Amino acid sequence: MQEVIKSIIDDNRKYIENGVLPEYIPELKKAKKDALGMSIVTLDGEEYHGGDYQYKFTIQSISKVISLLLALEEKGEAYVFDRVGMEPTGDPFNSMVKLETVMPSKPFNPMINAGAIAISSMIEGRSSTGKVEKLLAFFRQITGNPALTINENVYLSEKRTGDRNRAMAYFMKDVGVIEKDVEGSLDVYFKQCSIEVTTKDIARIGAFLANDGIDLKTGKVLVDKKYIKIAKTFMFTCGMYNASGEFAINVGIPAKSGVGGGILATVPGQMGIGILGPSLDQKGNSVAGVQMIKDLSEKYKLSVF
Ligand SMILES: NC(=O)CC[C@H](N)C(=O)O
Repeated sequence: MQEVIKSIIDDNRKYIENGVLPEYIPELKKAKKDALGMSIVTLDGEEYHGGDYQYKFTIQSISKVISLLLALEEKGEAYVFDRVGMEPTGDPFNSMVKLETVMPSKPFNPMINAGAIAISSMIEGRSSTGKVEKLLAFFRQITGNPALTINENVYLSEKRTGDRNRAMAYFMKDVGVIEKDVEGSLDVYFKQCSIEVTTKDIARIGAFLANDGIDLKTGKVLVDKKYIKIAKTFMFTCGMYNASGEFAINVGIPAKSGVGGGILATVPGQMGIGILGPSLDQKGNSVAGVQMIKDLSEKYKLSVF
């Protein structure tokens, strides 16, 4: 497996030049554009790593999967899906157009920015700091990594430049999707996106999802299986933004990407996969990362179809 990871990384390095680092969050432009890493964690606890698997990057949109699980645990399905839909948009992840033009006025799904901000507003707690602490503790539990922290510079950079997210959040307050404290909800969202991880942490999240919410090490149920099923389905239908359909055909497993260059993927009952490649395609997915996971899926016949 180690050898396979190494050759997949080498074979796909050429794609890096087809992409760019994201411009709209200035701090992300400091990433190492040619970093490439991959980790695999199998359900029998084996871990395999290659390339820049120790390189730290911010989790970004991949965090939306975890915040959704926490909101579902705390509020239940009825509350959550009263306010956020279940359908892919076919639009870019930061698009706001359907928020107003399609009735009822609610974000289409929890994997686009609007939906994820609404989900972050549902996390229970007296202050946004308390909510972030709880989310971070949840991330640490799922990854088994107590050292996970927030990259303050990325957080501040997002907060400073996140006017589109801010606009959507205020709109959602107006239509009742967000009930209170817009700025606090945005802060939770910006901070969860700024959690720093490695491909190893991401692969562990993938393994946890593949294992239906049961902690690999302790055997403890951390999240109800029915919520894991919902999260994996959203990853499948909406996780790769407006490239989710193409990804489903070419790769065929639930995945979620982030503009930090990460991709989380999960092979139900088998393994979790974490990928890093900060150079992004036009839709915001890791340009080499998508090819790497395609190769892995073809080699081991991972597609669920
Ligand atoms: N696609 C992403 O990873 C987007 C997350 C980023 N924090 C944003 O709000 O735009």
